[in-house]
Amino acid sequence: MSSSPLMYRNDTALFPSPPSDPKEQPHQKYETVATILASKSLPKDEKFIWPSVDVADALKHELNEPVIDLGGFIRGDSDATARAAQLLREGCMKHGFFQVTNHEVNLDLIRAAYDEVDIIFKQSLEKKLSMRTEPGVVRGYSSAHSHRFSSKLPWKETFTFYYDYNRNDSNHQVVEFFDSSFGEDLKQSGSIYQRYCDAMKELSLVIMDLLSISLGLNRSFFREYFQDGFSYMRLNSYPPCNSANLTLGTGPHSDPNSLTILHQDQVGGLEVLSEGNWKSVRPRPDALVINLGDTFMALTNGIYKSCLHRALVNEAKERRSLVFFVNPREDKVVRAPEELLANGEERKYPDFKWPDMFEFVQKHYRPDVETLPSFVEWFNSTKA
Ligand SMILES: C=C1C[C@]23C[C@H]1CC[C@H]2[C@]1(C)CCC[C@@](C)(C(=O)O)[C@H]1[C@@H]3C(=O)O
Ligand SMILES: O=C(O)CCC(=O)C(=O)O
Ligand SMILES: [Fe+2]
Repeated sequence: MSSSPLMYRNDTALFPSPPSDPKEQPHQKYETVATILASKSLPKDEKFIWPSVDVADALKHELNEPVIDLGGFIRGDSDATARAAQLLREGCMKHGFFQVTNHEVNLDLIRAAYDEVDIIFKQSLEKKLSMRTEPGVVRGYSSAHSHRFSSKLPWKETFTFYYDYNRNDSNHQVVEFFDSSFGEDLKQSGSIYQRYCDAMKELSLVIMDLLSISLGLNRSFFREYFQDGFSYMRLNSYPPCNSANLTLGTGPHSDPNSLTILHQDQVGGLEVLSEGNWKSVRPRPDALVINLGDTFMALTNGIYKSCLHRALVNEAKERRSLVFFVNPREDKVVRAPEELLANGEERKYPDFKWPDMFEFVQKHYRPDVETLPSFVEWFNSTKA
């Protein structure tokens, strides 16, 4: 690991963050943070305490938006498709968020995915640390992102792995990753997440069809763009915390990627910024949450918004979520199609590729509610 710290522009965070004790090794810092998370008790030092503006208004309002029933659209019913496209358009223009039911992802598979979350995070710290993320890479285990940030640490453990749309099912890429990382111990986890990611890929392309229709584009427009994409699958575990109102599981941000398909367990804690207020998303076991990300906002020239959201932690219960982040293939240019430019309108964003955004959020900027404008400024001054 390099010893030269790299400053994030919008944070006091360092990359890698400096050890509090110069003799402390990186794995010791991880152990300290993991022990804090497991203790359920917020320490007096300020690392986990978030500014009041970020934690404000928790659980004050509930988001009350129609959930989109995908059943009719998937069956090819034209009235149901028109209704679904209209609801989707409204949600994406307003806050870049909607929920879907009848999505054809098996609910038993979702339940099984949570059982594996429990198994993975209950492994010994030593085992988890053997899979810890390396700087500049999102794959692997992270405890409060303490290897990257030194302040506003998120009260969570995450485990992330890749899913490449170009490798067909017979390649069993997720199974292979779990086998090579954990050996026999987590064989079942690998096969469950392989099936989960296969289902997410299918659903992401169905949603791309509906997004294309809702924007008046050829139905296959976004399917063709994303069908050879590359996703990250992330498992989140938010342990209980005795001072849950002072910290956050995930701070206010938009996802830098294109589309996110999220399932939260029944504890609740996901909030969306809508019409200037934080609104909680009531958990539904049968619904999947869809967030548009910054890259998709750029692809629509800003017609559709990226969703601003955050995740609270609970005083008493662990909260878990399953998150599938969709990206285009690395050589695809992110550029809004002509059809989305109103008469003579200029493109609001420079042409870029996903690896540009990825570099920005891994090396220069910690994702927050200003990621896209900050990215554009950085890109124009360094890459354009
Ligand atoms: C490219 C990525 C960076 C993050 C993981 C993927 C997609 C979403 C990003 C993230 C989840 C947005 C919130 C902040 C973040 C630091 C986190 O809390 O995990 C982000 C991820 C990351 O940088 O690892
Ligand atoms: O856990 C959640 O509900 C939200 C997580 C999230 O926003 C993220 O991982 O990007
Ligand atoms: Fe997010």
